[in-house]
Amino acid sequence: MTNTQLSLIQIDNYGPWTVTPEPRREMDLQTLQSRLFADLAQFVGSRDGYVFFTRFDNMVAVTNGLDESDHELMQESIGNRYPVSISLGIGVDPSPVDALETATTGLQRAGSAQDGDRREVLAGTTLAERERTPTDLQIAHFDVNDATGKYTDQLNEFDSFIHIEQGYASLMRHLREEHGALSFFVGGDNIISVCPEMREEAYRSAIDHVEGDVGVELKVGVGVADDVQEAGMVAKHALEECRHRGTVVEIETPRPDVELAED
Ligand SMILES: Nc1nc2c(ncn2[C@@H]2O[C@H](COP(=O)(O)OP(=O)(O)OP(=O)(O)O)[C@@H](O)[C@H]2O)c(=O)[nH]1
Repeated sequence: MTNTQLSLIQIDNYGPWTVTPEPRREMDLQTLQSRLFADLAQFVGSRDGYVFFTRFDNMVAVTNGLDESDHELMQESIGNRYPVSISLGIGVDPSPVDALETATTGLQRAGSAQDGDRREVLAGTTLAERERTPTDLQIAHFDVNDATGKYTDQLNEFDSFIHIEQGYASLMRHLREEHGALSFFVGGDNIISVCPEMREEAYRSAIDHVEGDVGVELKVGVGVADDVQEAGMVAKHALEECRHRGTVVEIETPRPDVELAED
């Protein structure tokens, strides 16, 4: 069974800051947001986690393997180097969306995102080391079939982007509603989904749904492991296996003795 630890990263009081004492230059805000994301990706990535930029003022991190002191250090390091601070909510659950709900509730209880007094909150508890198992994370790496031939080499960048974004919107909604999985666009034609335990049939039907809905053809490699970095890497290898075999779904576990539970 999966057990996903998610951390919601929220910039404290960011809305008011962006317009105080008057609206700040947009490219300065974009620079701050992308540098903050890069720093968080480096910090969390070096501890075998993943961060997704989502809306930039709020980001979602998969943090299995990071404990409370790692989260405190993240807050301290950002607070020391940026004009803004971050609050963190942590949730652990077999269902990714339920883990995010727990993480979110912890922050919302502490106050509003635009509350000047709510700063550097750390809410929630992490998964204890002894509770970790080799199937805690199921990560799906989706990729559009021949995006280069169909879009990049044929259409202007904006029209290519519309196709890719429509595929993403259709997939993220389907996986969220049917399975409580969380999907994140990571650039190019790639989407990474943090999934509960799902079988091949569920991935196949998600791919069919997106093709029927918006005409975008996907394939997916799925990896299972005890941290997101390993599960994500296994998923990338599984995706290469799809390319090699001409299949649309490949699921790989890191060790032959690790099997997924039967439905
Ligand atoms: N974030 C991320 N982006 C990738 C990765 N691999 C490829 N990309 C991006 O995806 C774009 C398209 O590359 P591919 O998916 O390999 O090319 P394709 O034309 O769709 O070909 P097939 O996937 O083989 O059907 C590249 O230009 C990159 O921007 C990856 O592992 N992670």
